[in-house]
Amino acid sequence: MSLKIALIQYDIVFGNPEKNFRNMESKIEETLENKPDIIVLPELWTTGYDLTRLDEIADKNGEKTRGFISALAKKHRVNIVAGSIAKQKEDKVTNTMLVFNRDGELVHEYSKVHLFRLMDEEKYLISGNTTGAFTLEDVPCAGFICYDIRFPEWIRLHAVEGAKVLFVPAEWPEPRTDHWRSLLISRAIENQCYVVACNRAGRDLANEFAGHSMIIGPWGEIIAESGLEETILYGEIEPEEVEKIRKKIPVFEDRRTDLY
Ligand SMILES: O=C(O)CCC(=O)C(=O)O
Repeated sequence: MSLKIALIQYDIVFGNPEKNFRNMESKIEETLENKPDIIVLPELWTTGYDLTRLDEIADKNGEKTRGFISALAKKHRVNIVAGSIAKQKEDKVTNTMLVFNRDGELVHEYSKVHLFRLMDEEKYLISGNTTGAFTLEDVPCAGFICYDIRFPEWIRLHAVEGAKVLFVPAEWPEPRTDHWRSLLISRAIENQCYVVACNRAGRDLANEFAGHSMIIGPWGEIIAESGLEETILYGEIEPEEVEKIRKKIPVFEDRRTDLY
C-alpha cells in the first residue's frame, strides 16, 4: 500500500494565530486536488517563535487547534500530522505535536522532548516525557520535533519498537541547512525507515528558515525535497519497503545489545 503525502512548507505569520489558522485552512484545501493520504504541517505553525507572548497566544489546552484540524480531517477524510503548537495547560506551555486520523480523531499527542536553548525554548516551554510512537493507516509511525533529530538514541528506541515512518515538523534555521539534511538522511539510513520532514519557510525577527522539507526512503534515497520558498511538497511512500531493507541488511538483528 502506498501513501501519498503532502507537506505544507508554510511561511508562518509571527505571533498571529488567527491569520495562521485562516492561511492554513486554504493551504490544506489546496493539497486536496492531489488526494493526499497524510498532510503534514511544520513546528509551532500557529504562533512561530513568538515565545515572549505565549501568555496571550498559546492555545489553551490545545482546544482551538484540536477543533480546527479535527474538523478539516473529518470533512476531507484525510490524516493530518498537524505539526506542533504552543499548548498551554495551567501555567505551563509545551511544544506539542497533534495527529488526527481521517475520522477527525486525535490519535497522538507528543511534546518536544529536547528543548532548543539556542532559540530560548527552555526559558518559556517545558519539555515532554512521553513516547513519539503512534499508528496511522495501520502503519507504525513516530513523531519528533525539530531539535529532537539530533538525538539518535531517542529516535532509535522508536525504530526498535517498530516505527516505519518518522514524521518531523520543524522550524530549522537556514545557516544549518546542511545539518538538517544530513541528520534526516542519517536517521532514515540508520533506522531503515521513511523520514517525512516538514520545515517552515520564510523568516522571523531573528532567523531565516531553511525550508528544504524532505521525504526520504529507508535506503536513504531522497523521494522529494523542496527549496527555500513557501510551497507544498508531494511524494509517495510504501511502508512495506521498510521490511525489505531491514531484511537486506539486518541492522536490527546485528545490534550488540550485550555491549550497548
Ligand atoms: O538543531 C538545530 O540546529 C535547530 C533546532 C531548532 O531550530 C528547533 O528545535 O527549533
